[in-house]
Amino acid sequence: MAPKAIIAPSILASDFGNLSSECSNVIKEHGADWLHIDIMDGHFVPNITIGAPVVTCIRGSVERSADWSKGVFDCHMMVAEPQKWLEDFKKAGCDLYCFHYEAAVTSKDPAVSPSQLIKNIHALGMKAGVAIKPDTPADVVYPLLDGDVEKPDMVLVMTVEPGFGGQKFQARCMPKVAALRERYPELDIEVDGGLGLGTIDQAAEAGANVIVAGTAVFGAESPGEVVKMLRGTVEKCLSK
Ligand SMILES: O=C(CO)[C@@H](O)[C@H](O)COP(=O)(O)O
Ligand SMILES: [Fe+2]
Repeated sequence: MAPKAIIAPSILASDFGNLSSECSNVIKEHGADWLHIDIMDGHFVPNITIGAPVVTCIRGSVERSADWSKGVFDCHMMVAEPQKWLEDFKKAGCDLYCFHYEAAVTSKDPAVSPSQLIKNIHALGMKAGVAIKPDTPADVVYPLLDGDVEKPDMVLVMTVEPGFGGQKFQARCMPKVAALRERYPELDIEVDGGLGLGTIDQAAEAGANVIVAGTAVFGAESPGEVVKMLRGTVEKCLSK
């Protein structure tokens, strides 16, 4: 199936004092598709955010549509031991569990490989994403996407060093997006970090279709206008 434009605001830039309503409004009122939920453990990245109990709370006010087009909880797991949190996040309402390739290959648990993690994620009924940091080459995910192994449903190409919102978009990551799009025309390719009206052209032209935007959406005077413009740019590039 041809990829669709998916706008996934990062809730890291929302008002955590009103988290449930922020999450529900960004979808229902401002027209976003998914929620990008950044999970940081203070080990894989030098910052901590939220855990499964908070995800459970927001799940109470945001439903996922049956066709997975709206309200998908896209959990970006910036954690050193991705295998450790699978059941907790499934129970909390995670739909797409996106682990970092770098964490999986250096995990303390020798039984955990990226392909085993993908199998375990699928066995729990979640979709699987694999994220790569700016310095990790795109070709590390090729063996996961080729051949007979269980494949990831999405690849996340980080456009900042993971750990903090509000950083500057790194255009040097765009050739990785372009290489992935050329090789995998139907793959969901997500970009994350510094995306907004000034950088969306580069990401969309390279072939990204899942756009994470935290500051650009939650910090906007008219979040709905920003969501609409991001979507318009991605749709224009996808239809070329
Ligand atoms: O994963 C991360 C940061 O580690 C991101 O999801 C950011 O939180 C996106 O925020 P903006 O750069 O869009 O403000
Ligand atoms: Fe993220």
